[in-house]
Amino acid sequence: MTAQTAAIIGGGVIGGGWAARLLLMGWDVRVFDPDPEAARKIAAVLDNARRALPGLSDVALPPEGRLSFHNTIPAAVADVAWIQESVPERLEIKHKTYQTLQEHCPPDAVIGSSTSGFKPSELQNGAMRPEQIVVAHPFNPVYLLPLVELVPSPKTAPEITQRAKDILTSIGMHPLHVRAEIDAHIADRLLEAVWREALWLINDGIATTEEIDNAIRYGFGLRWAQMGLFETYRIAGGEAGMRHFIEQFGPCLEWPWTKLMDVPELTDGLIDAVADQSDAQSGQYTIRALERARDDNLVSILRGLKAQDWGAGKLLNEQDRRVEGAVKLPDDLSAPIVTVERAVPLDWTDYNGHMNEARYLQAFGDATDRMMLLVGCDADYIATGGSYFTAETHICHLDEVHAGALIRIETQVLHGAGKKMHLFHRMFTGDRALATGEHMLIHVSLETRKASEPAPALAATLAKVAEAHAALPTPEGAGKAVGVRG
Ligand SMILES: NC(=O)C1=CN([C@@H]2O[C@H](COP(=O)(O)OP(=O)(O)OC[C@H]3O[C@@H](n4cnc5c(N)ncnc54)[C@H](O)[C@@H]3O)[C@@H](O)[C@H]2O)C=CC1
Ligand SMILES: C[N+](C)(C)CC(=O)CC(=O)[O-]
Repeated sequence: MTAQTAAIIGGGVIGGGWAARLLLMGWDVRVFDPDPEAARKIAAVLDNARRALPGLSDVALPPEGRLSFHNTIPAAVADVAWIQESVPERLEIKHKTYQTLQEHCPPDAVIGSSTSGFKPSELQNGAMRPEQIVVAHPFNPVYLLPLVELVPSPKTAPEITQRAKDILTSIGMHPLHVRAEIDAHIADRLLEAVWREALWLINDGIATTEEIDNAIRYGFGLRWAQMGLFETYRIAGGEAGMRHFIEQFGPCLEWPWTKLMDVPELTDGLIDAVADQSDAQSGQYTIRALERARDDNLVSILRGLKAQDWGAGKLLNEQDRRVEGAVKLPDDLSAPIVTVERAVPLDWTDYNGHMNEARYLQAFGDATDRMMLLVGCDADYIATGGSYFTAETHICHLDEVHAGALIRIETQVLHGAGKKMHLFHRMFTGDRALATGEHMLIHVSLETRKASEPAPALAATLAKVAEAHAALPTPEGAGKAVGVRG
């Protein structure tokens, strides 16, 4: 991915999140925000994002882009490819912002608006070039949640919508093309319905903020994260599926179970009840502490979905493949081969605040998998019935490493002939050595589950690497038994 430049107009909760995602995906970012505290606030969001986002990826992200702050809109928007407007949700502020920025920005730049509820045609009213404006509505935290509702109006140029889709996909987001513009798009309509009903439950003294949150997080919230509403209800209909579900629960709509047709009046009493209950529920935490807890949980959920290759996890796997490009054995075999390059994920750290010992084995296991792939033991080969099993492993821990740090594993083939593949992995962060892992693998037949000779092509590739690596010095620690160092 080549470095491109984006302008963020309004660097609050959402603008800060956009800035963090773009920077960590390699974009240069220019910010305009009249708030003198904007730089400090964005630095705090960026700290959280650096801790959480890179580790979502199983491959290294591009180098972080450059962040700069500008005192005027013209200085921020000159020569940029993307402008994300995230000023307060007030139409007159948004209109004024478009007027200034369109006088100074490239006419082919995408102008995305973070608006939660305005239709693109409302934003475009009075604009110099309405065709340049599209709603790009993200979800908080923008650096972790992939959804962005992309809403063009009939006046938005199709090439702007297409470019917006391409750029959003390239920074790991899922652009959901909302084909008809409506107030609050798709997701905020749904959120608003739940929010309204929750306010009624408090207004009527039925439940507290905490009880409502528990009703969500112990139950359907977990289902929604992976299957949404319709797939979940399809299963709830049993073997007869959706038709049976509607037959059984359709009448409830008319009883009715909800009060959605009415909006609760936001009286002082209701506001006090919601705010006081929320303080009682979570007032012992700072907002920054809650943000970190939220990010830790989201990273764990997203990485779990990645392992299942499902929903948002599938999207993350696709993004990894895009960022990584083609995987092949290097032409130059005169040095150990880089088999892993990635950031330490939040869920790899433990009660000691550093990467847990089990994750060293996981990272070395990933390095071994990559080495197998590079010598030709790929999915097609494994489907023919041959593979490698690890027979012995020896890990030396040399130094600690923390969440978000970039780790690199370099692999040397110590022996690669017949049934044996003997690997030596060294793990680094920058120049600092973190661990070594020595692994003996045996080629097996997946049918007999016993040692077997590898296919000739695989054996030849492995032998070529082993021969080249034989010229390298024997790594310090190779063949060492467990003992006290020093
Ligand atoms: N907070 C949320 O959960 C979400 C908000 N949004 C949308 O994002 C937009 C921004 O909302 P937030 O970030 O929550 O608000 P915010 O209040 O956190 O940030 C707004 C920022 O805009 C700055 N600002 C004010 N006037 C400005 C101007 N004329 N030019 C440039 N900057 C200006 C403020 O100093 C502030 O830093 C809104 O349209 C909102 O609907 C979208 C998704 C979620
Ligand atoms: C409350 N909200 C309408 C500003 C929410 C959003 O727009 C999206 C989100 O992050 O929930």
